[in-house]
Amino acid sequence: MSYTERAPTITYTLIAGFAVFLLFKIAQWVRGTLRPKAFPPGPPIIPGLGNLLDVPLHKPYLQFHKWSKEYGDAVGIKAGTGNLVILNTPALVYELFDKRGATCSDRPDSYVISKHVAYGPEEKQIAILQYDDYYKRWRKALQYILASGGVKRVLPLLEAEACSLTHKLLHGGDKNYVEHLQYWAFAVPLVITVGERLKDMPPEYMEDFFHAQEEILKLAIPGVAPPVDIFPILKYVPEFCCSWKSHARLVRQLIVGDANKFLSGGLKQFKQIQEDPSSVRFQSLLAKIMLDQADGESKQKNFSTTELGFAGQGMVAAAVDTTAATLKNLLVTFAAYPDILAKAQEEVDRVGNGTPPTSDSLGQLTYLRACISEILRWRPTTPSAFPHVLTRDESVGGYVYPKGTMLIANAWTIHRNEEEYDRPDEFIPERFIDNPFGMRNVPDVKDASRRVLYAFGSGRRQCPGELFAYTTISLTLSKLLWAYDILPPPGGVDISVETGFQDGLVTQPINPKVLFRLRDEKREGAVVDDLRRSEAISKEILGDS
Ligand code: HEM
Repeated sequence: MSYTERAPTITYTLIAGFAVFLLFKIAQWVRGTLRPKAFPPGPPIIPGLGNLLDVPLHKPYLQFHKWSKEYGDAVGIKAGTGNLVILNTPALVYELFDKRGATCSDRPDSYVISKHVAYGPEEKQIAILQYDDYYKRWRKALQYILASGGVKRVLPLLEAEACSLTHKLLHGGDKNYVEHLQYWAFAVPLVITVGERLKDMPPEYMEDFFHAQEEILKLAIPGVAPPVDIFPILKYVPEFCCSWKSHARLVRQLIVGDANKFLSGGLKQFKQIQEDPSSVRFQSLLAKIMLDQADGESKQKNFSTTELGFAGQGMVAAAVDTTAATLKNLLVTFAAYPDILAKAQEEVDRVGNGTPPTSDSLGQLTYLRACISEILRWRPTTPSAFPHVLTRDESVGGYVYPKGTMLIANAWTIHRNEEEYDRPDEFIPERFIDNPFGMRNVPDVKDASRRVLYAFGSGRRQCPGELFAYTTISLTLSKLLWAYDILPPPGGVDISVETGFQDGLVTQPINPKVLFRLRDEKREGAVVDDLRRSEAISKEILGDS
């Protein structure tokens, strides 16, 4: 048979082969979207889609809450071929996140981030690292500034930023209050991570950081970001047909820019300390690591400069939006509840005794602390925390959780259990005064399975910045409430979760606007003096760089 006679046969064979391959792939996909055997119960699936049409793109935690009532403690969802289980009780979170932490502490891989944004082998950010030895080294390194000794060490720097925010709101400064608050939220983790004061930086320093945050969030939000992890075939769509690849390139430029800036901040402090160790009394996280590495103190492989820059960027990014959102949530709530605000002000006045409270009196701010716990319970800033991923099959309560399953600790639902909390849908800080857990009954103190709050996640990946966040927020609030009344703007504030709060990775008010009114003229001088005093201390600690 000549070649021309054989050609159609070869073509038909190739087409048939491709069709069989395609059918096989489709069948494999459809099978992957079915519920695995003994998977926790959940809404019925559509073969080929799983529950993709059931998971709302907006405020999914509200739907998760409805499902918890219908399907129980663990709700199994098929996100295409992926498995997702929503954990609705502290006992289940403890069983998986804590007791089985060794196999339940990975993070989901995001194709867009790992292949298009931070794809260099050393471009790693702690919050999305897999749970391995490298991750553990970073987690340990963070203790230097985030464990209680570390937080104590950085208190004067936190106080200086708290005073600076309070001072900026004088004389109608509250018109730009959101901008000032963002500045505060960035300045605090920046100084402890790299040793730079934001006030010494050009305006672009902060603008670039928030630009990067905004753009990376767009890449992470389902519905805005391409669902490449669910439909991997989308990877192959050419760039001229989809905008996300160029968007990811922009995000990369911004993140790399930030990582480089943070690295040079750390390096600057490192060199300053090497030249004259007595010139600086506080070593930032990055400078401390560099000094230890230079001394040969670390027995492990040194972190490279790229690793240091990216870790610094990731650490600051993890702190900024969460802290800013929590403070905004509380301020609009104070504006909505003047009686609660008055109680908190009575406490800061008593503690301050004629001047703004200082970091020395943090331990006496019991009611203010209760307000912070209550806002994190009532409007948890990260209502679904961040997902953990299983590295092997696990069985709990007769159900099987296959390897690779994504797990969500459903803080929203756990914080609203009517059997545990009185009137869980109301904002009542007193519940945390009456009982350290904010619940009707104190759980058995020997029962390690119960956390006070789930807003900071749980297990080996639980937020390392919890103590830091409480400290910086209560210190700042104590000064703000001492100086100002917090009033709703004309038109009022909207504290309904459905209409008043934004969608996204962090929950925060759609309109965070509130008015700050100086409580009386005499307080202005004290605010100015407080700033002067705290600035002098902060300058002494950081040295004149
Ligand atoms: C009120 C403020 C904050 C909230 C609500 C919050 C919440 C969270 C949550 C839910 C997680 C994931 C936990 C998990 O996977 O189980 C997390 C991780 C993390 N947070 Fe926070 N956070 C806050 C403030 C901070 C601050 C101030 C810092 C640092 C100064 C920080 C640093 C981190 C880091 C580095 C991670 C990644 C930990 C890991 O993956 O192992 N956070 N945070």
